[in-house]
Amino acid sequence: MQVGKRTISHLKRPSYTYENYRETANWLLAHTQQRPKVAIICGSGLGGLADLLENKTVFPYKDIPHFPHSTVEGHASQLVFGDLQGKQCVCMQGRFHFYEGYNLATVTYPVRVFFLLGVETLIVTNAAGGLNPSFKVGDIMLIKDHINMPGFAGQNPLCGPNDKRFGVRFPCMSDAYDKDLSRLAKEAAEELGFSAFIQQGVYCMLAGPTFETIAECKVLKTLGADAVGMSTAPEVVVARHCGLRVFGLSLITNEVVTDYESQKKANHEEVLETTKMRTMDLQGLVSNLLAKM
Ligand SMILES: O=P(O)(O)O[C@@H]1C[C@H](O)[C@@H](CO)O1
Ligand code: HPA
Repeated sequence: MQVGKRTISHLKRPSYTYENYRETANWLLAHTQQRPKVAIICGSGLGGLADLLENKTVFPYKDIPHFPHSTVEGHASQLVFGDLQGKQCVCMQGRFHFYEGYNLATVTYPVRVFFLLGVETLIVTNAAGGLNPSFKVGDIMLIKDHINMPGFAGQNPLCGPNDKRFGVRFPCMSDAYDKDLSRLAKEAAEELGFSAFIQQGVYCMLAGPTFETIAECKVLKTLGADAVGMSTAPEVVVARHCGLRVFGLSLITNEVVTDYESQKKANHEEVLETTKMRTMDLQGLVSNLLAKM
């Protein structure tokens, strides 16, 4: 990872002002005619979703005022505007993770920019390890709910002064994932003949970058988590705070290890391999969902 001046300034950045978000949004509005209502955040290896867009305008993150940039393999660093199923969308090819050293204000910076652009719906995707024993590698899990584990440890992106222009001080999270969108996604998946590999479940975010120990996986299962990853929850919290509807899906890229005799070891290469295998199906599902929205 090259730590240039820009990276260091983002790592150290404590917070952002409303004007920062506004400046980024205004810059984007001045540089594209697109007025997206849907934003899509691409998980590890899932950037191909942006290839679905037509009439594209692409902005490398480094060119966008105040925007952070991604340091992880499998995450390009660009914002892609375009049309999908006749709907104007904006797609993040590359997200920001807490484990990269960014604080949660930086991790979630794009979500508030989307809100100021006029986005109403956020689609989040991620690569995740399967905890539920009935899940197989390559399954797509519609996220029903999440466990924001860093939040348990005081790392919630809404900690700090609340800016009412984004949302209320104490936002509700019991309705974080939109039931109607989930139902539509299920229908979309059935139409595509995907029922055999569609699951529904609870995503648990850990800070990463370490994959889990065996004992940690056992704990997460006991807590009711079906899949584990290193992203998504902060973005969803900030999106719900500012009133965006959220739909999320996890691609189960690997089975977590829960047996001390097992020789298997979680690794990022396997994660990216699985995303390659399922990328077309995932794109089909998101596209069919958008057609129904
Ligand atoms: O951005 P996501 O959550 O899809 O990325 C997952 C978590 C780590 O960044 C990486 C581990 O392989 O994939
Ligand atoms: N654990 C945490 N994050 C992940 C995993 C995993 O097994 N797979 C992909 N992202």
